[in-house]
Amino acid sequence: MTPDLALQAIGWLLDSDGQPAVAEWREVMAEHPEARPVRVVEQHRSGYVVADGPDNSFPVESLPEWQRAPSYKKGGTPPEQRAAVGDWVLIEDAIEKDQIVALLPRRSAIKRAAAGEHYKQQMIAANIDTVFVVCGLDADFNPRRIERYLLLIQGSGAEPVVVLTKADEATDVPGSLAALIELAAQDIPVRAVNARDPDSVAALKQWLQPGRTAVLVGSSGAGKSTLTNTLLGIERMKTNTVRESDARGRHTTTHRALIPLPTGACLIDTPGMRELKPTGEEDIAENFSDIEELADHCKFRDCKHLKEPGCAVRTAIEGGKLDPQRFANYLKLGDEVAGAADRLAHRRAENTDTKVAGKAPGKPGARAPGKGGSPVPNQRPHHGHGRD
Ligand SMILES: Nc1nc2c(ncn2[C@@H]2O[C@H](COP(=O)(O)OP(=O)(O)OP(=O)(O)O)[C@@H](O)[C@H]2O)c(=O)[nH]1
Ligand SMILES: [Zn+2]
Repeated sequence: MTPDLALQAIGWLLDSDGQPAVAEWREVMAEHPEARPVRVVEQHRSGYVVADGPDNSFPVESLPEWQRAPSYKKGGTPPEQRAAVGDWVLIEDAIEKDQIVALLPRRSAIKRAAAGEHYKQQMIAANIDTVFVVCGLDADFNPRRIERYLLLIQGSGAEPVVVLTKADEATDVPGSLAALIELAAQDIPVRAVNARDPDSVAALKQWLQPGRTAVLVGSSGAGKSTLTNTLLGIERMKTNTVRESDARGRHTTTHRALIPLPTGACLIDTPGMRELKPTGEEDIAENFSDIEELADHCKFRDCKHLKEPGCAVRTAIEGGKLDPQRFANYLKLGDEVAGAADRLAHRRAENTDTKVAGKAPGKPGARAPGKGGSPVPNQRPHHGHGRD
């Protein structure tokens, strides 16, 4: 395999002239003529493991500024500006370990808020084309969890695709699809599959073209490993088996972060998407445009949709046109986004030079549904929510 082909097998994009397909990549590469691109497959406290092909990964030295503790203070590098799994970095040969010299601009970035006292963002994966949100059509089936995943993917630059597994054992596939009708209305693809059956899983192949990178997210038991195995065509990831130990008593890695597929696409497997906290940058209106449109017709502009007269949202719920659980999730996720947005604004205010005190920090792209003071008559013709 030539070096170029090896890189392409893990998602590197070349144009028809054999040049890096992303203009911003070419610019950064021109600044480092001695360096070569590699993809981050593991991120550790001490450094990174990168790959230059499907079968070759090795540790490298971080950029010096990434070796200091992540910081939002002036001059510091916040965690989301350091390389994460899926990132492309440039490395230069060094005597011991190769050294990262630059991070190539991201085509997409999936982030979440980190748990903990202080507001912090965490990069989950970079340069992802497709996020498969995997959910079983069994007791695991949960439209609310799917909505939560979709909220975090929104704005990342990656395309979400909802994959409902265990269609072969489900009793009411049409009923489950109907519960996700609002997603279809938002042009989010939804596919029901038997994850064990290659013919069924072929329904996903349009998102697995050569050069594409996909990630599977979903709760434990949803079928992510099963899907991966079927896409690979071999029993690769050991489902529900205990890890063996190697001669030195350490766990052998049966797990690989970057998995090239026979289709020419690659999968990134990251545990990072298990717990999903909004960053505060999400726009709840985008994922719940159906509810936002209804709210435009409420009598009061700041209608909380509880007991106010002339509430279009409650009318829709009572008329069976809006799922009350979807509405409850809208409120819950909206509160979470608003809370995170407050903490984000606070952090930004802290970092803003005190000389410009008095200037409010930039308003994050989040808004709490139904929050606000006394009811104000609804005069807006439209919300006009679009991507920033
Ligand atoms: N019949 C059927 N069984 C499935 C399907 N998808 C997954 N399963 C089964 O469901 C169980 C859990 O699937 P896994 O692939 O291990 O789930 P996972 O998402 O990888 O789970 P974690 O590794 O814990 O995150 C396994 O016994 C699979 O064989 C499907 O489409 N049909
Ligand atoms: Zn209302």
